[in-house]
Amino acid sequence: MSHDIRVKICGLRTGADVAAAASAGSSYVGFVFYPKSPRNVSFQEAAALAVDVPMGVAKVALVVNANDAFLDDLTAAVPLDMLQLHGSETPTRVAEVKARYGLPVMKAVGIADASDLAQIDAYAAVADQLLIDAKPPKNADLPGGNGLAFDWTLLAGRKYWTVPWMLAGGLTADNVAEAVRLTGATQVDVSSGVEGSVGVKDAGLISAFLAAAQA
Ligand SMILES: O=C(O)c1ccccc1NCC(=O)[C@H](O)[C@H](O)COP(=O)(O)O
Repeated sequence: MSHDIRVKICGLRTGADVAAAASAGSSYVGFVFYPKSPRNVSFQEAAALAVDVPMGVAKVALVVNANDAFLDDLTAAVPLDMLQLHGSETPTRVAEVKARYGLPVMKAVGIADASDLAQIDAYAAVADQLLIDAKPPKNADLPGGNGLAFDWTLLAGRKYWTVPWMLAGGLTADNVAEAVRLTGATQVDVSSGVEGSVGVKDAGLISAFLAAAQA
């Protein structure tokens, strides 16, 4: 039986990445605007990539603690369908960004243990979507995209928030079906798990991930 799981492939950097994600059936493609990331793209690169994203596939810009000047330039340069806030933005900042840019906002929330779940309701009150991701280790260079999973059973019985949400963190073609089964997620996000080497997407892995997520 096939399930209607919506998939976001994050950290695309080339036209081939966009084509692979779109042809495999992704619902969202993510572009990372964070210079320290191996997946970082410039505004110009993202604008060129956006041209080839088919209608119906949402273009998501991932930013980390971005200020208004950065977001002003980003939203002027790149046609976007959603902003993903992946830093330590407060609920107040999420609401400000949503009001200023008129784009749907997805807030990433990092989970390591049960105590991290408490913050989710405050973000659900202001964001359009939530990305429930693994909390990065303290010494991590990146606030996301680390290929780490969290204990999915923490979400069992807690799957209904007031806004749509995506599961992320260490997902691969081998584990995504189990992650969906345990959490009840209807949307999933992946970056490292569809890469052949760090920052380099693999079309075969993207296709396998979509097939496994929707199987
Ligand atoms: O992917 C990055 O390089 C990145 C950099 C800075 C902040 C967030 C980043 N990625 C976040 C994502 O949306 C990832 O898809 C999500 O954390 C899951 O990543 P992975 O565990 O590698 O699948």
